[in-house]
Amino acid sequence: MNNLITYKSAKELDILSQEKYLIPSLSLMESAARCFYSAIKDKLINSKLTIFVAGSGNNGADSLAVARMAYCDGIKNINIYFVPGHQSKENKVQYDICKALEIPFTDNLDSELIVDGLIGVGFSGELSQEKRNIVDGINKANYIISIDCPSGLKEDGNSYCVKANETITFGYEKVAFYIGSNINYVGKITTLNPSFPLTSISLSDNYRRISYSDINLRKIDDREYKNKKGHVAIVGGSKEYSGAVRLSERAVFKCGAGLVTVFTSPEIYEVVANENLSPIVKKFEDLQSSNSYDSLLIGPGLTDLSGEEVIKLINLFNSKCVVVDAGAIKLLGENCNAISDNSNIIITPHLGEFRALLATLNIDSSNTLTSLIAVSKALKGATIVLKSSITIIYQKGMFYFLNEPNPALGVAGSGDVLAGLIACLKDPIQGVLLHSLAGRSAHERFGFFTCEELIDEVGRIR
Ligand SMILES: NC(=O)C1=CN([C@@H]2O[C@H](COP(=O)(O)OP(=O)(O)OC[C@H]3O[C@@H](n4cnc5c(N)ncnc54)[C@H](O)[C@@H]3O)[C@@H](O)[C@H]2O)[C@@H](O)CC1
Ligand SMILES: Nc1ncnc2c1ncn2[C@@H]1O[C@H](COP(=O)(O)OP(=O)(O)O)[C@@H](O)[C@H]1O
Repeated sequence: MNNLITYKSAKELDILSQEKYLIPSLSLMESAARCFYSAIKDKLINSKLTIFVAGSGNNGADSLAVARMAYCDGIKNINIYFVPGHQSKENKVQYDICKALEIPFTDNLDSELIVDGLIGVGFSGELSQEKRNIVDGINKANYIISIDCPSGLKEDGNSYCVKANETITFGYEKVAFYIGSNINYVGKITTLNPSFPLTSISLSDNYRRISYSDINLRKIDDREYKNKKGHVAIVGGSKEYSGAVRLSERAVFKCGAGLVTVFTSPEIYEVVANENLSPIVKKFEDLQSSNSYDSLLIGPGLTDLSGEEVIKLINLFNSKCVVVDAGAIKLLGENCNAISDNSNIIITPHLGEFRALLATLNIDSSNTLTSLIAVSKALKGATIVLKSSITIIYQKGMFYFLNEPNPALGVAGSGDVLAGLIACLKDPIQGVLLHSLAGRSAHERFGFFTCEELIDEVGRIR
């Protein structure tokens, strides 16, 4: 897992480095610029003309410092595009050095390569029209390398910003990279540490980027019998969506459970019971107690139960793991007050389901992270798995981000598989990672795949 930080924490890290660890600001900046310069030197050498865009804050100061290093290193085909404003102390120092060295300044942004130091983590509010025009000018370049973050990248995701090919960021990756569609503006990410005392801080406790190296599945013992490998109850299915519960059920088995009982609509009972040989199949009304089960998955293909009936079943499992997916998610909003306090719900909405839930709960949707916190609170502390090409898991005050784009996973039933994996593992992070890894592996094996093939891949990996 890698820490991610907010802009506020990035600034606190800067202050902490200076005030607690006595590293002078200009020394941090020199070190940041040196690392940055080494990382881009080859591109500067090979570019006919590079323009360093510099705003008036410390992000601009970094850009000026890198330009100066390049210039002093003999790279003369560079220009500085300076955007005046309220100048930081460090910016004035770097600006004066560049002027003294007679590095050429320009008011023209035409260039194949641009180093973007207009605004970094000091950005707040909205960009002025003047800065939007500069952003538009920067975005015409063939290749853009942003310092710390693309200028104008907002933490709530609705950004008017530089579209970088690369972002070289200091200390930690920024949470903003993974919000909304921001990732499309960040390009390739490199993290450099200019000499921040990273291990001694606890600023970034709430945000993590997870990756396949975090997979840590419970080992199934050679002598485990079926009743020890877990028994998952699945509630779902309707005449319209008869496949969803079956996909979830197969995913649960392939994930290592020993027993699955499917509770489904009387309308499709025969189909589910006759076509699936492994699970026990019953009707909705037969689920009266949670005693025999380790976890509940409710919602795949579900259309025939009322909100009250869904909450009643969720509360029946109140001390156990409950995964609420698809058809059951939309029923939660209107009935959230009836969810018992000691419930242990994991909800798995895609973006559309999440937006609908926000509307029902009357929660402001403008900031993804704060809306996740508000939904969790409204649903008695529920864990939320917000699915998209970047999946965000909000659990007990922590945010986990998985950025493994794979268009092959966007296929009918993929969410039913994921919900099954989470219910079987009783762990949203491990479920999301296993689903994604199986998706990657299935993509390599089959190209675009069906969910049956995805499920087989789960079994191979598990
Ligand atoms: N904290 C750190 O991690 C370190 C920071 N450094 C650099 O310093 C940057 C942070 O510097 P600052 O705190 O001076 O901030 P920035 O330089 O990122 O931003 C401040 C500037 O942006 C302008 N600005 C902010 N919001 C705006 C808006 N809505 N519309 C138009 N203009 C706006 C301000 O007027 C000001 O000129 C980092 O991104 C990084 O590049 C490095 O020098 C190394 C250490
Ligand atoms: N481009 C993509 N990159 C990575 N993961 C994706 C992509 N598209 C979809 N997914 C994943 O596939 C799953 C789709 O779930 P969902 O929308 O509920 O599908 P369904 O309703 O068909 O079961 C989610 O886990 C989502 O994160």
